[in-house]
Amino acid sequence: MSFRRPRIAIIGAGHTGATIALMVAQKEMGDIVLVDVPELENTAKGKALDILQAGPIEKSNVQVTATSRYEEIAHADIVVITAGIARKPGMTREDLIHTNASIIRTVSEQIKYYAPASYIIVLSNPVDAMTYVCLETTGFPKNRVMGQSGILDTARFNTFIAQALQLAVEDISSFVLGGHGDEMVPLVRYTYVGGIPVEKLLPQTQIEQLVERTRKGGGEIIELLGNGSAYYAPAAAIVRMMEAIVKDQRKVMPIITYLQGEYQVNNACIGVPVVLGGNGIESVIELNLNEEEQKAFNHSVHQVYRTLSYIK
Ligand SMILES: NC(=O)C1=CN([C@@H]2O[C@H](COP(=O)(O)OP(=O)(O)OC[C@H]3O[C@@H](n4cnc5c(N)ncnc54)[C@H](O)[C@@H]3O)[C@@H](O)[C@H]2O)C=CC1
Ligand SMILES: O=C([O-])CC(=O)C(=O)O
Repeated sequence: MSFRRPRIAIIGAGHTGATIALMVAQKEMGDIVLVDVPELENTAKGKALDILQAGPIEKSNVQVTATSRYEEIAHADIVVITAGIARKPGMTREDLIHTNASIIRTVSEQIKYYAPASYIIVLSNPVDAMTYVCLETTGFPKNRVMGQSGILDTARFNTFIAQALQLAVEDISSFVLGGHGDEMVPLVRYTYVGGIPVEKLLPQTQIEQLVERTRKGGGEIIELLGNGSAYYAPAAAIVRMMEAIVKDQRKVMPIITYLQGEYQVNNACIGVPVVLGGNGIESVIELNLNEEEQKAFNHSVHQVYRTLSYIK
């Protein structure tokens, strides 16, 4: 028997892709190959070499390479898709759909051919629809194709609550359900601070403001950056998902997954709590929603269906 490091391919070596690569290298989670378009191959190679040269300082022994040739993702265990365009101030995630759907189809064909046994994590926006496109194009089983939204959205909500209460962020536990859009559903009823319901610690109006800020969290950062979208926290969220898979952690996390009747959603990918482990999405956890939560969730699902309808 021989052991080897996990192989991680990251498609798209832009802001999120390169940041994910750096975090994976720092955690020594696996060997990394960054893939970008031929015109940006040298830029990607420069980033890979730079990350590699942080290894001796970080005491991290992993390989970091870059390419524009998909042959080099052969035998990847995990493939992360960050390829595509990001929104700029004034744009919605839906505005990206036609450009990114075409890119995700192309990329997914290559993954299907060169890394047929891989687990795929989609980040590109609009991410619920892009996860669906990837699942459809690869034909991989649904446990092996997933999208990132809920870990980031939950982290934003937790950050705002911790700021409001001036308490340790790791004491906040919450849950954001639904599509990765302004209609996402932060579940206040499932939000606790050191085991205490948040509703006991903050007034309702303030909680509502934090919910609203969370929903628009991506847009807030875009306005501040001026030319591109968030990448540090999104990268951290992706790395958390990878870790759950490569370490078979069986963690309960909000992840975009393909639903076939769960939460009364059929034939769409949307964020719900799942168990994430060595087999990818191991199961979906169905929560009982109250009337108000169900209404908000249905509204979010409706937006995801609408986005999907543009490319179906
Ligand atoms: N789901 C989420 O929570 C989040 C999603 N995003 C999304 O992730 C995507 C990437 O964002 P950034 O990294 O900031 O964008 P970026 O523009 O910095 O990087 C994207 C990279 O993809 C590359 N690319 C384009 N077509 C390609 C192809 N066919 N093959 C390989 N590479 C290709 C580009 O050359 C570029 O280097 C965007 O769609 C953005 O909206 C970003 C943050 C959070
Ligand atoms: O807002 C965007 O377009 C990027 C993203 O999904 C996020 O940061 O939540």
